[in-house]
Amino acid sequence: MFHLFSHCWSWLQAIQEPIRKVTLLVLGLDNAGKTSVVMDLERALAGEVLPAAQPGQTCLRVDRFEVTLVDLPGGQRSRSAWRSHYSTAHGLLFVLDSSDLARIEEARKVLSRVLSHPDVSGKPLLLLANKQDAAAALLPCELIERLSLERLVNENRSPCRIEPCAAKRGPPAGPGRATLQGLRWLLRAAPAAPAAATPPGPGPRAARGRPPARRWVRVSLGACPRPPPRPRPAALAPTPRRALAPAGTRRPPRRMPEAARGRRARTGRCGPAAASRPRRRAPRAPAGGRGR
Ligand SMILES: Nc1nc2c(ncn2[C@@H]2O[C@H](COP(=O)(O)OP(=O)(O)OP(=O)(O)O)[C@@H](O)[C@H]2O)c(=O)[nH]1
Ligand SMILES: [Mg+2]
Repeated sequence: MFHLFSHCWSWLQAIQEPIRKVTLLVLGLDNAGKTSVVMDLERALAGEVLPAAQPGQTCLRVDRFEVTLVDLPGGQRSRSAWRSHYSTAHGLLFVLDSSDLARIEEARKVLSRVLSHPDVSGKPLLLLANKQDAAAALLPCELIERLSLERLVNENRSPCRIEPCAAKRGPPAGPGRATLQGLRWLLRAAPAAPAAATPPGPGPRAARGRPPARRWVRVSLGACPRPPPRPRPAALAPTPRRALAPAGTRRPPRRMPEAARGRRARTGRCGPAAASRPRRRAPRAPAGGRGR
């Protein structure tokens, strides 16, 4: 009864909450899959797509949020235009091509530059480790290492969560649960006003060049799937045992135990069937004969 009452109370509170407008920037290198991720989300929330104010923007209704996703081109020349959007953003959705190992370092530098901007520091970051369907894709836990993510977000005091996804090859129903869960986390973590994200204290500029005084945030890992089984190279494939024994080192044939040999001589039979044949018991003494 108490549970029912508390559920009703929280439901009433939820529907009374005003709808919040949140702007999220979708950033990442070119070819990372930003537009694919946005399209994937649009497919998943098909009934909740609202008319967008400008081209390149997507408006969605997620729970009690009215979300504007601003998909910015990731080419090197376009990145300088990102800055003009920082002040209006409540949070960031950074898409990473997890299979493009040659560009991980470039992605790290770009992410570091974005997070250290004074208009971004302190705002929440959802990192989508995209293209997990590719054989060479790094897992989120491997990406945390490669990007020095924990240090990066601690230095800039940005709450961060990382989720694996495959925007292009996801299930036909839409993005994996992880992408939507990540989006919901980002919305909850977003500050009420885009300008009020940076917490009080020395800013990232002042803190630059020395380690952070304490751990500000931890990277929260979504679902970290197990690495898919990689095909074994032929050199490591198990070799049949017989081929391992070089000529001349073969075991000598096992000698038949003395008892079995004697039995074969007596019965004319051999082999395991004969060896395991139960021995004929000695005839029992007639009942009542014992103790006499
Ligand atoms: N295998 C695979 N390919 C993907 C995935 N997501 C996107 N792609 C492919 O990656 C390429 C780039 O995708 P886009 O979504 O256009 O990338 P973008 O980040 O928007 O690129 P720019 O707009 O140029 O910055 C396309 O060929 C997509 O089909 C994925 O999850 N798996
Ligand atoms: Mg694009």
